Amino acid sequence: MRPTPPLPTHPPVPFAAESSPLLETHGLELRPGARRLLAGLDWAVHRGERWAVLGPNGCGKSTLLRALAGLCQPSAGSLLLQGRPLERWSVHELSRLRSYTPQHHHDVFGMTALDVVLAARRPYAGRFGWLSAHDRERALHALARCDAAHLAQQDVRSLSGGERQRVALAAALAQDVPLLLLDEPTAHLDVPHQQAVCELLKALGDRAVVLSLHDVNLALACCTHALLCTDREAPRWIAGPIEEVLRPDTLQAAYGWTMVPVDLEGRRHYLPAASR
Ligand SMILES: Nc1ncnc2c1ncn2[C@@H]1O[C@H](COP(=O)(O)OP(=O)(O)OP(=O)(O)O)[C@@H](O)[C@H]1O
Repeated sequence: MRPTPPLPTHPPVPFAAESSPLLETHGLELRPGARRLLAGLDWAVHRGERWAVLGPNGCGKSTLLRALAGLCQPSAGSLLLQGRPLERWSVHELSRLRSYTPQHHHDVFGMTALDVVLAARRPYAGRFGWLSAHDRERALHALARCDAAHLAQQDVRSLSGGERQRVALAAALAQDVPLLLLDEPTAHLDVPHQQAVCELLKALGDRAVVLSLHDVNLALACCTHALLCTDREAPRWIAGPIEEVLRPDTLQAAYGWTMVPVDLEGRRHYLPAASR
């Protein structure tokens, strides 16, 4: 990806005090089906923090992201965005506070990549629902930041998995919100694009990001904090600064596999051992 500098951000509605959490959970419980995925989670996300959500398949990472986006009802506890319960924000207000990028994209209509990113500018549309030249400029800029400017006029249904993922990330950037929720944003990306996304997220300044990942090393490279599921059945989650949460013992507990720490170029990495 080209290092395209960010544009100044649009003021979200309304501003919270800088020190108060952007997002809070109190005693959060998620039980979308028969199994309880999460229980009693007290957690806070502040501006400028990048949280990696990690854990084994089926532990509830995507369900948690959907709940944080207001798209899945908790079975107990509360979720606050800028100090107000999530359910008390209108859909329109929420669209100026948080973006949500799902893991899979099901494109039904023949839209260009630019149309998809422009749709993320809808929350800022004028009186008659019209988007302005400024919105178009922001959308094109976001596509450029995600190395997708050359895809602007292409039908999204014809994009490769990695290209579609970069267009989705561009839409999240164009939405210009203080909180980005990204479900496995690097799953389809090659190594250079994974690294570029990592740098892009680190350049988001005082916005907060919550992203689910499977790659522990990518999480260590781009996140400040981690929320790790260490027991899928109990269920148990631990949260905190990333180097404190991602340790050989917690990774072993989470994945049931030995992860060997390796220090390289001044940074901690983990390699899976040959056997459990
Ligand atoms: N609406 C639902 N009804 C029943 N079960 C559900 C529902 N939504 C999620 N689940 C179950 O909850 C569990 C967690 O699913 P989720 O997609 O959140 O996991 P994940 O941690 O993101 O997994 P992966 O790493 O495989 O992407 C799974 O066992 C899933 O089958």
